[in-house]
Amino acid sequence: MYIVTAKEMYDLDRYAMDEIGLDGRLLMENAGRAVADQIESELSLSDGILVLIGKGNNGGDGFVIARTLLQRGYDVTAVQMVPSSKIEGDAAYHRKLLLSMGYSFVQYDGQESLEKLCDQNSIIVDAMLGIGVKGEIRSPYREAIQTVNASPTHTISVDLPSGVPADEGVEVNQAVKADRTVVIQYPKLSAYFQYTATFYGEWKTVDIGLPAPSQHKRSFYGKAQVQSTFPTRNSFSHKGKHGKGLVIGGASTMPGSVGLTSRAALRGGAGLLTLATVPSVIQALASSTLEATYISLQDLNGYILDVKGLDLSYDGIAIGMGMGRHEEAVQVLQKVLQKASCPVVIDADGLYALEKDTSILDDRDGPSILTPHPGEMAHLLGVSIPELLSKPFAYTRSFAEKHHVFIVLKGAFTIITNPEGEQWVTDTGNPGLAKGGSGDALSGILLAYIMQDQTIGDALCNGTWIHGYTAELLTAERHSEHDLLANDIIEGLAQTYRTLSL
Ligand SMILES: NC(=O)C1=CN([C@@H]2O[C@H](COP(=O)(O)OP(=O)(O)OC[C@H]3O[C@@H](n4cnc5c(N)ncnc54)[C@H](O)[C@@H]3O)[C@@H](O)[C@H]2O)[C@@H](O)CC1
Ligand SMILES: [K+]
Repeated sequence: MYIVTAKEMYDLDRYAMDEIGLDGRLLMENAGRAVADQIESELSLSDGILVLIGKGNNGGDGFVIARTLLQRGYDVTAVQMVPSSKIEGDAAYHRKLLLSMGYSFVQYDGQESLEKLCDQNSIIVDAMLGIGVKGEIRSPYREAIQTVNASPTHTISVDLPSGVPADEGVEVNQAVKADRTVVIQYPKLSAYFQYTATFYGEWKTVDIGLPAPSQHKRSFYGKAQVQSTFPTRNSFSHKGKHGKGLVIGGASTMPGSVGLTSRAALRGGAGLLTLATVPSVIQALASSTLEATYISLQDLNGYILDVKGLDLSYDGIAIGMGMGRHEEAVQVLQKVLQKASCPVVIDADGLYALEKDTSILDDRDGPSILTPHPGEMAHLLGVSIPELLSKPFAYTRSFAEKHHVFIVLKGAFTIITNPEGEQWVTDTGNPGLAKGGSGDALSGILLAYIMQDQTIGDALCNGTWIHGYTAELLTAERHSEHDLLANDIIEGLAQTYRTLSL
């Protein structure tokens, strides 16, 4: 499922009309009918429906919704928010159609009467503002949004909750807090965006017959994509086929994180796994992580001093977990990135070391994969966390394109970006993952997947999706978000694979 900006949606609309010859009035009919079908699934004939109709094409959809539900026998009150003279184009056509069929609407005449209408009806359909919203919300929408939000009546928004912009980087000053949103054709960026997603309530898309964008820029990555791209292991598989992975990290005070990464890589399906770390970490882990092999690195005060002589001919490497923020960590990372030609996952203290000099990414032979949380990404970019979170898609894309890297920006919506700037969003997971160690487990899963038979982009999407889905499965059954630990996720992978028949 594609995710679009307002401009991309308008471009598609124009293409459909100018190149394909789809009439705009037909698209509006399709949109209104599809939304009406969705709304109808929640209705009984005795329900009163209030449709709030704005000036633009979102309002045009509203006219179609009102007419369709009236024709089907529902008790509909349509309120036109602006004077008739202001309604133009396709919306004016559908306004006329409503009247020609013998139905009528009422003209908005202030907050007080709207309040009454909201209370008298069982459902409010918000078709006031769509993707054309710009700047501070003006009258009469400002007051109408306040009234809708103050009313307990169930609210369904059309395309977007009125006042919510389609794009990132735009502040929401006032918007409808919808219970549900019926999104037209493709979800807009703001549906996947921390500050605006909550306005949508539960949402669903409806197809109105628009073509797919000609170029893939962004899309949602869900269960169907995981099931169609996840590699199978056939009966002739041998351990070498599934990848020889190397984990580099750990310090005497932080043995756990590389342990989690290694075990997650093994449970994730890595064929062979080697952990290169300081001697004390090997002592701490050797008896619990039996399937791994170990390489002892030179240490200084419990930290990795050097990777001199370390063979880097693996199928994939993960570096940085629990490595520490000592001075030598920077050289350790640099040497690995320069010498290794395989894909390298850089996480945690590896990202901290990278901040000192991001140019080391630029002339690598193999792919680099960065797995930051917003704090780490903000540091790499040299911006504040709120600034990053106001435009997470744009910021990560510019960094990925500039340094030619893959980025997995972790969050409630994880954004995966490839070096060409294409993006995918996964939405699995829950607050149970907001704990130390869950990032280490994710790095291990990603390391395992990038060594399997799938593209790196799919491997990263599959890994983040499965990591989050496992948390959801576990908290639905034997765990809660309070007690869930990274190790539970690793052990829970078995259940995910079996549930999904992977
Ligand atoms: N492919 C498409 O693009 C389609 C779009 N459709 C609908 O059309 C909508 C987009 O239509 P429009 O471009 O007319 O945009 P809107 O319906 O969002 O309306 C924009 C108008 O609202 C007013 N407005 C904007 N910002 C405001 C503010 N801050 N305060 C007060 N008034 C403000 C302005 O008068 C502006 O002209 C979509 O969201 C969707 O619902 C559908 O009808 C079918 C196809
Ligand atoms: K709307």
